[in-house]
Amino acid sequence: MLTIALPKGRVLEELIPLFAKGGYSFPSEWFTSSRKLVFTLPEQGFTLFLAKPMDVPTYVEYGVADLGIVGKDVLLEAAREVYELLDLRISPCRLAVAGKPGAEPALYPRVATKYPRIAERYFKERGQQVEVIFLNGSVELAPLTGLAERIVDIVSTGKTLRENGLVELERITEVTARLIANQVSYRLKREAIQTLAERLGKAVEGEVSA
Ligand SMILES: Nc1ncnc2c1ncn2[C@@H]1O[C@H](COP(=O)(O)OP(=O)(O)OP(=O)(O)O)[C@@H](O)[C@H]1O
Ligand SMILES: O=P(O)(O)OC[C@H]1O[C@H](OP(=O)(O)OP(=O)(O)O)[C@H](O)[C@@H]1O
Repeated sequence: MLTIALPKGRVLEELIPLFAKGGYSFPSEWFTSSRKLVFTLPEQGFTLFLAKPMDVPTYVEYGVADLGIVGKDVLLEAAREVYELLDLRISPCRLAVAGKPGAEPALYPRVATKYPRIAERYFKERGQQVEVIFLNGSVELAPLTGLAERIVDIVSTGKTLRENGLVELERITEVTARLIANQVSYRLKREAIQTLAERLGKAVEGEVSA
């Protein structure tokens, strides 16, 4: 039996059709119209549970889940000891630095973000001194209110930036969802994990499993 930690929210919606393509179908209403967090599927050999995206790497590092699915942004931010097995190529977006257009860069700017670790590392690598301010969401509000000059956040369509009069200034990295594994599970349950990874890999490539 494999235990898989799935992220609630956006990624989950795209995961259900990907799993179906890989030959693992489960009714999406299970996830959408219920408050249940754990689903056991004896026929498929899975237990699935639903966690907050940022918590998925924690469940996987501690071995409570053998596998997890999570955005690369979360993986970089969480910095947990897990193996990254597969790029699922779903939920594409990017991490970027954004701000008001044409603003003079301050010597020691404040940067608001849900991703403090990624932001610290990015500016440190560039030798830029910044003060990173952690926010839980609606990060675009920070430059509008004067809390920070810059933000580090996810950009997908660019609509949120546009509608708030902000512009993308620097691109940090491209982001897609990844399959991750607990390091011990990867050795002890190698066959089951590889079967799942191969099937999902084929689904990513557009080859539908029977
Ligand atoms: N606008 C977006 N378009 C595409 N993918 C996105 C977008 N925003 C986030 N993502 C990807 O989807 C993942 C989950 O995002 P989601 O919005 O479901 O949760 P969250 O807002 O990060 O978490 P929380 O529920 O804790 O607020 C992100 O980690 C990222 O990889
Ligand atoms: O480029 P876009 O297509 O507009 O998408 C980007 C927005 O999506 C995410 O926010 P989310 O909806 O998760 O809300 P949050 O700000 O509360 O995290 C992200 O933080 C951006 O705000």
